[in-house]
Amino acid sequence: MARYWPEPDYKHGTPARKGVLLVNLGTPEAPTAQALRPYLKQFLSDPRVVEIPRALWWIILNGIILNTRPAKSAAKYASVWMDAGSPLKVHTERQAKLLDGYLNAATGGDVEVAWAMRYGAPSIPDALQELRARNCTRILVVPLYPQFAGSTTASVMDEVARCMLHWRNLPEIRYVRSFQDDPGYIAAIAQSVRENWVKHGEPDRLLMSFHGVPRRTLDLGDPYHCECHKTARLVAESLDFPAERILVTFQSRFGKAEWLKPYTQPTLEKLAREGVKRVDVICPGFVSDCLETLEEIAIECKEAFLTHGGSTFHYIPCLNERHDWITALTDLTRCHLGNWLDTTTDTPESLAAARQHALDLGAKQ
Ligand SMILES: C=CC1=C(C)c2cc3[nH]c(cc4nc(cc5[nH]c(cc1n2)c(C)c5CCC(=O)O)C(CCC(=O)O)=C4C)c(C)c3C=C
Ligand SMILES: [Fe+2]
Ligand SMILES: [Fe+2]
Repeated sequence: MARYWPEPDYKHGTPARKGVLLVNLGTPEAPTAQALRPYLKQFLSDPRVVEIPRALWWIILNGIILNTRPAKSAAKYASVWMDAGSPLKVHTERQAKLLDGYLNAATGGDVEVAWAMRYGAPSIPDALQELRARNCTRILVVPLYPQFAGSTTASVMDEVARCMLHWRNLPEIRYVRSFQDDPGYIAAIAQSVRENWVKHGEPDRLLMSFHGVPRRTLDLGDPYHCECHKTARLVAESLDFPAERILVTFQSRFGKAEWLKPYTQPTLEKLAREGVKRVDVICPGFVSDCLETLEEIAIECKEAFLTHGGSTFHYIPCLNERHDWITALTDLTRCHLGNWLDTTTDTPESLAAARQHALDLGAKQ
């Protein structure tokens, strides 16, 4: 494992800074089987993601999954790849740049913003190291998952802790644990839906699809399911749309075990068979469009709904670079930076004066 020495950890005598680290899930470097393999290997080797005995999982992962899934997933990635790269990475980088601008306009240029991917690049250790090199002694980590799950949020926390195992002089660390009920986030989602309805009219059903997790994790106390339902309820209340025309479903099932139900695609097929003609789908659990929204929902699920008798399917995009969302993210970040923003900022002059004072005291003794 990489070690982040030699010391000194921080540049003494230069102003201490505050850092914000945005983290998203991660994505392959290219839409090819070759690039998918190391990405999937890192992702699916995380014990937070697959919670079955290691020895058994090692055999399944290396013997079956890594021989079959990379090519299949690569073809899906290829269908949504952007000129600038993987959608998840492109949007996360843009969000970080925008947050940097919004936040520093609001705080007087006091905060360094970096971004990282939990799996793949840029890695969390590299981004934290970068913030340390910029002399950030206080770092707020913001996993870009509105709802907390052991498999996502906790895994980011693990990785931050793991990488600091190798440092001596540690920064202060804060986390945004989840923001499933944040008023700005909820309002931005509701507004994105309303804007779609102004253009296209209201649907017969509004379906809110969240990424699934194994059902077992709910039984073991993972709050993810409840947080998804809370987000859905708040978005529904804010839209003032009849409750009986709103559905909450879970997508992206992986493996044979039971996951959170109802499943997105079978629900859409059932609706179509029952005669529902138009559905709109939003994915409030993703703040950036990615494979799971652009391919699984906007392509695969759309096709399933239409071939089972539906006639109109609108996928409403994620928040991505929306102004109201970046404003909400700025507020959320400022709120968690909290008293760190109130402390007087060191300047080279104030530090030089403090050092001189210490030398003077030493000389007197
Ligand atoms: C939004 C939260 C997410 C949760 C919770 C989550 C759980 C979870 N995911 C897998 C397996 C896979 N997920 C994959 C892609 C993927 N997952 C999320 C988010 C959550 N996952 C995102 C944003 C993405 C898209 C990444 C991108 O590059 O666009 C994949 C990889 C693609 C594929 O081969 O299908 C896998 C695998 C598990 C097992 C799990 C919970 C236990
Ligand atoms: Fe996933
Ligand atoms: Fe998927």
